[in-house]
Amino acid sequence: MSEAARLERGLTAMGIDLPEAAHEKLVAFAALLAKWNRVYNLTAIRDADQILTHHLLDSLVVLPFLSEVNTLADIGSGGGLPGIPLAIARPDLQVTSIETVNKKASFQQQARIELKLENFHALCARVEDVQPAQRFDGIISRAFAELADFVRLSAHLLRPGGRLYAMKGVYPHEEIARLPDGFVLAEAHTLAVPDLDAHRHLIIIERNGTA
Ligand SMILES: C[S@@+](CC[C@H](N)C(=O)[O-])C[C@H]1O[C@@H](n2cnc3c(N)ncnc32)[C@H](O)[C@@H]1O
Repeated sequence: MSEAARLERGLTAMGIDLPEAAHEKLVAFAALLAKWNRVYNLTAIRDADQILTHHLLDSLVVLPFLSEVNTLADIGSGGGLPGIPLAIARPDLQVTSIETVNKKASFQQQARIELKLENFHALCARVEDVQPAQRFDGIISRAFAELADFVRLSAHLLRPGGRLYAMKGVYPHEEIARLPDGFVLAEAHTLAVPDLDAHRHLIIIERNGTA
């Protein structure tokens, strides 16, 4: 089965309907990531099939939970995950990606140019050093840090009433118990990604009014 067909099958299984142009950009992004990975070692996953499931579908599975979010920061985004697939799927979503390693941020910048992603911006910086002109509706991360560190390092980027979205593998009971004062668990969702054996979890955190 072609990559495009596998992508379509996976999106359908997740109940996500995207225009044909988005499918084409997602396949092009997977190819670009595989190509750069051969030289720059951006992510441990190299196989094109695995990029599709472990990176693209795994990034897009959170899409239904971001419908209220118009501006999103992706922290520790590595090869642009989940930020680039989300920006492709939602051209109305402004995505700012923050990644401290230069070669990874450079890859993201190249993807922005080649895929014409006008709603995606890559910053090469440590998240704790970033002082944005405008704070974000949502802050997301996948495989970045334990929840308490994610919140402590990036909460200054969050607008009042905004939410943090942590994409986790195993349900992080102990990390939730260690959330910093002023932040609480708002929602937790168990998610299934086609062709991935284990379930994934989306942990949504918000201020409790004192932070
Ligand atoms: C395990 S990788 C995850 C990459 C990507 N989110 C993914 O799911 O494939 C974590 C990334 O966080 C970046 N990182 C670590 N500390 C950071 C910081 N303080 N600010 C921004 N990025 C950071 C690392 O360079 C690395 O690329």
